Amino acid sequence: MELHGIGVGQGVAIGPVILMPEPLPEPVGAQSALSPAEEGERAAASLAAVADELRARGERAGGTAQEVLDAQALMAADPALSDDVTARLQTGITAERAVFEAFAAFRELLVGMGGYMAERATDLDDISQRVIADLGGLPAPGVPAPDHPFVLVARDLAPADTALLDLEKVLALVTSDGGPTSHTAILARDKAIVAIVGASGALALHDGQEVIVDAAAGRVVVDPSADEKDAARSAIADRAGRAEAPVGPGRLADGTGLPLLANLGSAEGAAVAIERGAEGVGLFRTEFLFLDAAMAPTIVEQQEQYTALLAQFPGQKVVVRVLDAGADKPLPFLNDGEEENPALGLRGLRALRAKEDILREQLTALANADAATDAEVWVMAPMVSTVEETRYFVELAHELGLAMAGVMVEVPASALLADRILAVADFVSIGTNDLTQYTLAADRMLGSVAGFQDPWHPAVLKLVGEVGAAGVATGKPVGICGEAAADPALAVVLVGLGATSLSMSSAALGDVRTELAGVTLAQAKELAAVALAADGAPEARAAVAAAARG
Ligand SMILES: C=C(OP(=O)(O)O)C(=O)O
Ligand SMILES: [Mg+2]
Repeated sequence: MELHGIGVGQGVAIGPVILMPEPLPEPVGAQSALSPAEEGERAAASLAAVADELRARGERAGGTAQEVLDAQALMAADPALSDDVTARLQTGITAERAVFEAFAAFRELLVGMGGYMAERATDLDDISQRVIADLGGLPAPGVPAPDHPFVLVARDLAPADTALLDLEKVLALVTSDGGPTSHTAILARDKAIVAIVGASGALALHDGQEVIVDAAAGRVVVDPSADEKDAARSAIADRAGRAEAPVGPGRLADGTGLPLLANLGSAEGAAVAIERGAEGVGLFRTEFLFLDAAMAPTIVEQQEQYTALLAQFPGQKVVVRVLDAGADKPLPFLNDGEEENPALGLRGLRALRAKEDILREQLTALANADAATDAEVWVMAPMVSTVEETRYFVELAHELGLAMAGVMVEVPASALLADRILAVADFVSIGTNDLTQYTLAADRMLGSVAGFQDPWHPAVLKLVGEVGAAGVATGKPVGICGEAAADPALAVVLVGLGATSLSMSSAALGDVRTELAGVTLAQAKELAAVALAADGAPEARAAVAAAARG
């Protein structure tokens, strides 16, 4: 049997499935058939079991993970909490309900304290879910942590879950929901996890079932034959061999330099990017640093994080994007209103402008980190749709001491007026993920419309061409930092449309470098014309493949 979805990257993996448990529903406030004392014993036993399990997991993990898990174990064993559970049981409710209520009350207390304490609220939610699961004899929620490597199968993952995946254990990730540019997919690409998203039917798989996950083919082979397993193992070995190939700067066959940069979400990814030959950073997604934060990070906290990254790129360009909060990456301190359509709401620069203090603090922290290091810092704003917004951001960044200020082109309006945007901005960078979402009117989070989320669509390419032409006319840089740059054949087309640099997850650098080295600028322009003349995305892909074969 096979399942089909959208592959992230080109990797292959093989291993046993483990399904991510669904989150538990809130326990109902029903009266228990047991006495308060009996329910009290159940609650105490489950609290102790969860504390023991967390400590044991910490011992196995070691390092920072052990510190975090030990602190969680202490929370589970907190006498104030168990006293509160006992008090609530006196009204005759179940242990599940009493645990739920006691943890919720404690959570509110922590959030009220603010700062570090407030950030522990999510840890508390996790423990509460674990205890309630234990009481019902159900598997613990959250990413499973077995002792062996596995293929994680889930409906979708929260960005925080994806960011914390243990790469020693998670061989591959398969989700039934989510499109190719959802943040689950982006983080998977960033961490070089073999992944397939939008694989409908994946939730019918069961624990222990063996699968081959072939991201390049977008295919999950269930219960593979011996031959299929041999072929998968040799594909894994081939790919490992290619990753060892020597690296150099991005260059076309005619010698035209085409800098290849890395997309990063934290300073930790820098070493791998440098090892794979990244010539700098084309997109540093700062919001990934603060996904769990209940409060806005301070200038000092931010400065530390930015300095840690910049210090690793002396003399090289690092394009930092200010917080892109909203839609699929809400940050509680920037997005506090309910929105029907968050992708069309107060997102990116719009949200920052509504809380200008946070934007000013971020730019100040960046300017300080810039002054403290030798990297060449460029700063840009996400989700910009007007020339007026561009002028606002560029003037503010210059005022706060950042010399190179630009905007992302992610909305068709900005692409169509790129000449006027570039008259104001020092540079632009095209975010093809959002540009595709907004051009095709297809939510990048929805598996059901993932087929529309294809940057090969000639309408998207036409908009990229508008921006490329504006770059040539103004002599200003036009980067690409969406996932499209990581597709080797599409990268050639984007260069033909006028991109002057490409930024991608480190895992894709090798494949894109090799592809670019095989074409001249004139050939890239011809292939771009072929793609633009197609009726749709599949036709553009096929026509370019045929033309490239000659
Ligand atoms: C690079 C982009 O930004 P993000 O994926 O973080 O929204 C994009 O939209 O292409
Ligand atoms: Mg975007």
